[in-house]
Amino acid sequence: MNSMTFVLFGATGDLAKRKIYPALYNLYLDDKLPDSFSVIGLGRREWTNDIFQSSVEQSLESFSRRPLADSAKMEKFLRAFHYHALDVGDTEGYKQLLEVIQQREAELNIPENRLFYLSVAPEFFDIISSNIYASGLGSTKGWKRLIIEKPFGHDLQTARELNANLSRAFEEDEIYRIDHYLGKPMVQNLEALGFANPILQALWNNEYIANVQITASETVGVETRAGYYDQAGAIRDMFQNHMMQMLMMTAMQLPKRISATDIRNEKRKVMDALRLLTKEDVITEVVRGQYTFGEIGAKPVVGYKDEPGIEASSTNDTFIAARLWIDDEFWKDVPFYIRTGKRMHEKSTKIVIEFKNPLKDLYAHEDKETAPNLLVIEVNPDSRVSLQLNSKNPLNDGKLETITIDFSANLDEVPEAYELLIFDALRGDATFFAHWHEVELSWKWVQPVLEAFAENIVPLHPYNAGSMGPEASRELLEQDGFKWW
Ligand SMILES: NC(=O)C1=CN([C@@H]2O[C@H](COP(=O)(O)OP(=O)(O)OC[C@H]3O[C@@H](n4cnc5c(N)ncnc54)[C@H](OP(=O)(O)O)[C@@H]3O)[C@@H](O)[C@H]2O)C=CC1
Ligand SMILES: O=C1O[C@H](COP(=O)(O)O)[C@@H](O)[C@H](O)[C@H]1O
Repeated sequence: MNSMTFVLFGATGDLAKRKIYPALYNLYLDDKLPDSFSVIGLGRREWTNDIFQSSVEQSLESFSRRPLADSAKMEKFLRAFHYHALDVGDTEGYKQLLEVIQQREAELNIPENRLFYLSVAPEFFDIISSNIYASGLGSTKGWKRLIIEKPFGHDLQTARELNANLSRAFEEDEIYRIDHYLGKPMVQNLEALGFANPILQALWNNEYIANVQITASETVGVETRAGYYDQAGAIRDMFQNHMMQMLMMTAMQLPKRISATDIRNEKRKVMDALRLLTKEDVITEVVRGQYTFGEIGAKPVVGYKDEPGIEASSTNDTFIAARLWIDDEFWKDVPFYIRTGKRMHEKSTKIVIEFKNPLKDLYAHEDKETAPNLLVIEVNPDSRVSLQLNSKNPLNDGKLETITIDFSANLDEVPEAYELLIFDALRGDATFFAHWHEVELSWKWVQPVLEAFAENIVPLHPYNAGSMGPEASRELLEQDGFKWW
């Protein structure tokens, strides 16, 4: 891997401490960082290098899942971290930053390979990329890359504006849009599951699949993010990005080659074929919900409107369920049901493929229907793949029962999403980053939903904290003769 400089905007912030430093540290322990590796941390705080390095060390003590290395090894890691105070609006400051980076590049005798990581609030994305361009920071003799956090825009138009601005400073293949769900090992495994198993590949279409269900339920509420979440809602916070990416990864077809370009092309085809809604369709195809008081793990919790920082009049969505259709030859007539929400019964992200069941009445004479075969891919918190089949139980008078074949490996020790994604960005592999086409097409599907919510033409269904969402979500599937698994 090429030697390089990792320029981190937001180096004093929460994401850097909780995710980025532990990820870099684990890569270091696994010898996956380049030999000459330099981190320039940026923030407004007037920190020295020593303060910065202690803060990185503290974050490892708090958040690394690996034991800390001996002091010599740790010291070598921390020596790579240098701090520079910079207000992102200070145009002159970027010129000084360029000098700092050039000086480090000269000291370490490394090429001008620069990775800019924007771990700051989204309102700064534009100004930082413009200043990188204007100051000459981006005119390197090596490569340059930009890692950008979510949210990518607030709606279709703002996403397009942001992209146009970023494109002035960076080419599309230099932009790495993080969607941490794409870094989850089980989401990455979807590619291998479908492609490396001829059995599954043969069944991966509308001849055999009755419906696909993608769920991301959370037990947490709005937490301390009222200001952000009340503007975003479940639709922007989870649906437009993470849920849509899981849809693409599940529905894409086998490319001729496994490369970033080919996989992203296949994902784009899914999005091109996704049936768009009108605002009126949203009334029948989308369920909007907001949690009220209830119990999570036998503890009472307040409703959304009573959360600190939330107005009693808020109509924000904390739950969304939707029925989507992909109008191509593979998925025609197969509904994709997607739901996500806060303060639900359990923390669980999973993808369930329900197979058609033409034999369901075969055992009718025994007064029994066979259950459908299900392929369940558990993404979070467990990493597991299982297949539900029907089988006679000799210990129970040969009665037909469902059995589950669990063919997952123990994935407890697998790297975290940020580790995998940062490693990919360092070596220039964009496979598991969101391409602009995917982001734009996803906003296109979401846009009429945002408008229907804003105009309040869709009911806002209350649901008790600790439940699996409003009754209307169950009814959405019942209309088609299905149920959530
Ligand atoms: N935290 C998380 O778990 C997640 C965060 N994200 C995204 O990551 C990004 C960062 O989030 P998070 O770390 O939580 O935010 P924080 O508020 O914790 O940190 C913000 C960072 O931005 C810096 N900053 C703020 N204003 C300026 C300025 N004018 N000039 C220079 N630096 C500035 C702060 O440094 P200083 O105060 O020293 O100026 C700080 O380092 C956001 O886009 C967020 O949406 C995405 C997923 C999860
Ligand atoms: O991006 C986000 O994701 C988390 C859920 O992530 P997970 O890895 O714990 O499943 C969500 O809580 C948060 O609101 C959202 O911004």
